[in-house]
Amino acid sequence: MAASGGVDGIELRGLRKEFAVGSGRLRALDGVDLRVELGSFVSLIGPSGCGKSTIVRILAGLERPDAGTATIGGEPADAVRRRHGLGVAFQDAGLLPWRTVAANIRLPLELARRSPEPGLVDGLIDLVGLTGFAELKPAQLSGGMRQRVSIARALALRPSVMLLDEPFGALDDMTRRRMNIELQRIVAERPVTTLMVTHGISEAVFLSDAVAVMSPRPGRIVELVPIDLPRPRTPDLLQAPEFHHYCDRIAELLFAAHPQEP
Ligand SMILES: Nc1ncnc2c1ncn2[C@@H]1O[C@H](COP(=O)(O)OP(=O)(O)OP(=O)(O)O)[C@@H](O)[C@H]1O
Repeated sequence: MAASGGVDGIELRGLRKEFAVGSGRLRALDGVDLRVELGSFVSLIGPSGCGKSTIVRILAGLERPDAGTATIGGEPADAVRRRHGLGVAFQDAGLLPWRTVAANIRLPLELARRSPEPGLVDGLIDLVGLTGFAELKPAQLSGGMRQRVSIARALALRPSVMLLDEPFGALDDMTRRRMNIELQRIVAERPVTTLMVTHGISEAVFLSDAVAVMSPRPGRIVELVPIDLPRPRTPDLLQAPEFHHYCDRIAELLFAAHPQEP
């Protein structure tokens, strides 16, 4: 347990968030409770607009909740962000087009005014499978390669927590599957507590130790489904009955929560 009494991983307690819309208020989140154990990989899945990105933005310190707490290792998420303890990657890889792969990965270190230990950037480039591409610019890369750079950049400051918001949402199916296997390998080699937003049920089951299923807006977690499948998970798992059992269970929860949008 962390010194201040929270859990070691991510803990969300009673999160509520409202946005001003016109003259009214839109309640995006209400009573979100979630625990992501230290070192585990949890996916957040739910109907469109249920507040998944809002949760990520609160954890990343980009939004403040109206009620409740978001802590990492017992510390307010905002404080963890300020000391660069968080790595974040979004659907849009958000790379600077004029910088090379290596220079994009180095960026968080520069912003944090830290000089990279020798070999750190090259090590990250190898880790995400981009050996030999260090001097290319983002326009010269495929979508999957750009997401690899984005993940390497998220890991540059050796964060305790990585937040991924639909990292593979813009990729074609084949590339996405390949990236799922790659992401599993990356977090096995470089363990980091990870919360990933996704719309993909099979992606969530394949990668996660647990899948948090959300209700429609105002979002809350309706169930945390532990995924008890051995690792490393390989593509044959996609055919296995136990894999489909988990996918069906999650689809059922999503459908029960939001029958109009299966
Ligand atoms: N800055 C904002 N101002 C007003 N409303 C907002 C703002 N940010 C989010 N919302 C609203 O809050 C709700 C939750 O948005 P959010 O982006 O978190 O949902 P989501 O589950 O990530 O959606 P999707 O799956 O479609 O990406 C939506 O109705 C959205 O329109």
